[in-house]
Amino acid sequence: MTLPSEAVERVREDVCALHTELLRWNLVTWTSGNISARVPDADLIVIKPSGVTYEDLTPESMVVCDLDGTVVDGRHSPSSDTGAHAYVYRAMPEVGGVVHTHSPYATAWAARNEPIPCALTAMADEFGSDIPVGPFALIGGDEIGKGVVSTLTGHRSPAVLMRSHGVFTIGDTPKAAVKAAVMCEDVARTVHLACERGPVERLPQEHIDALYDRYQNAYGQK
Ligand SMILES: O=C(CO)[C@@H](O)[C@H](O)COP(=O)(O)O
Repeated sequence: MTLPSEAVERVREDVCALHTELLRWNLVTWTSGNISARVPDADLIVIKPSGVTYEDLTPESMVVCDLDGTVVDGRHSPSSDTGAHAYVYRAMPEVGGVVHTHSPYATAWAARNEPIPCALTAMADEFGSDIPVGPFALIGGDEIGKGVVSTLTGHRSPAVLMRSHGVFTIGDTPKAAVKAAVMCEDVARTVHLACERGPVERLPQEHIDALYDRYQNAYGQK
């Protein structure tokens, strides 16, 4: 297969750099977690190598796979979650990036099999709903991907708490998926702290809808 080498190099650099954001926001420990991105206009993805410490990641160490998760270029074995990421890209053509973390507060909700209730304006802005829990699935193969897709299809939330495992987020770009992972941990922590002080009420649906609409369509620089 002839690779679109300039596009692949750009995505390798982008995916490598984004992994530093997982460290910066304390979303990962040791070698846990991974990011992938779709190569524009090609049936290819770029993903983290498996079990390589974050400090040792380089653009060259990123692994290029096809949409079945088969390695087409790279010196390393790809992430153990490659089958899951590849399944998401096959099933959701609008997705350009996928992120997986074990960020502690969000993963605590996943361990309890509890969705995070949409009880904050920041949560309504970004997620437009509760953050759902997806089914338990063993690591390897595409079972995790199936759970991510079945939970997030038709859902506003770009984040799913995979039961007893951790967070998977999607975005139209890998940066958007990283942002969703950062925001997921932030709201998981705040709602957890609130729950420690007593019952927490979900926002009324009409307020969630209004907040989501404003943030998605009017917030920031247009
Ligand atoms: O939880 C898992 C496996 O789903 C991962 O987060 C691993 O902890 C990191 O795996 P590699 O991406 O390094 O293979």
